[in-house]
Amino acid sequence: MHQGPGTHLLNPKASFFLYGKALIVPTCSSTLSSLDVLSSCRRNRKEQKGSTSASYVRKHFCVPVIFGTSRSHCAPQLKAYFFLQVIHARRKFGISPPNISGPPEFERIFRAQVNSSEYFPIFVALLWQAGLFFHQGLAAALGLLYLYSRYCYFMGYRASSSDRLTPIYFSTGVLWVLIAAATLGLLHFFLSHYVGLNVLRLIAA
Ligand SMILES: CC/C=C\C/C=C\C[C@@H]1O[C@H]1/C=C/C=C/C=C\C/C=C\CCC(=O)O
Ligand SMILES: N[C@@H](CCC(=O)N[C@@H](CS)C(=O)NCC(=O)O)C(=O)O
Repeated sequence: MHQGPGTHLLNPKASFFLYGKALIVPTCSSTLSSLDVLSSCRRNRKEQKGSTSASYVRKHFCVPVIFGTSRSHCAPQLKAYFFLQVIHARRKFGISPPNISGPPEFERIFRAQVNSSEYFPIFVALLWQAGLFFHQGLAAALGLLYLYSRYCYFMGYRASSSDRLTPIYFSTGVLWVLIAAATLGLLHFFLSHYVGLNVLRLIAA
């Protein structure tokens, strides 16, 4: 059995069930999904052979429960906050759809929300890939950093066009790290599975 990042993927079906939950449940409440993850923990623990319950829980569930629920729940809440801000700005400046132009104060808020939405699917897909194929703790930490920088981007852009630049540079950096982690994880998974080549060990050597 391979050790290191991606080890948990040796049973892809099980790992999708385990980690996929952290992304599939974002619309449910935090409490419900945490309970859900914990109860599936109990169910799956019984099905696992050859691992003690304590090490199994530590390995497979602590990080998803602590980081996974927070990372998947912050994202839709942040998106909801952004579009509520646009609704508020439309009312404030009297700009009804389908109009999208108006005073710069309105246009900046509108663009901050649209720009964030453009990147959101890329971000979620990369977060999922990096968490599943590379390292879930690292992916969760990067996910939280990304959400924080997107919040700073929105607030900066709302204030002035130039105030968006530092956070967009930062969030772009985080996205590139996620891209690298996802690509490495995918390479490692497929090459070790089908060719028997351990890319991560090769890089580390
Ligand atoms: C799958 C690939 C997806 C994403 C790749 C990652 C990032 C792509 C970059 O996010 C884009 C970031 C662009 C950042 C631009 C920052 C500043 C532009 C410079 C000056 C603008 C001057 C001005 O506003 O007047
Ligand atoms: N849709 C974006 C794609 C590129 C991008 O994300 N640009 C960053 C840095 S210039 C941005 O803040 N764009 C402002 C915006 O989308 O309103 C654009 O039109 O600019």
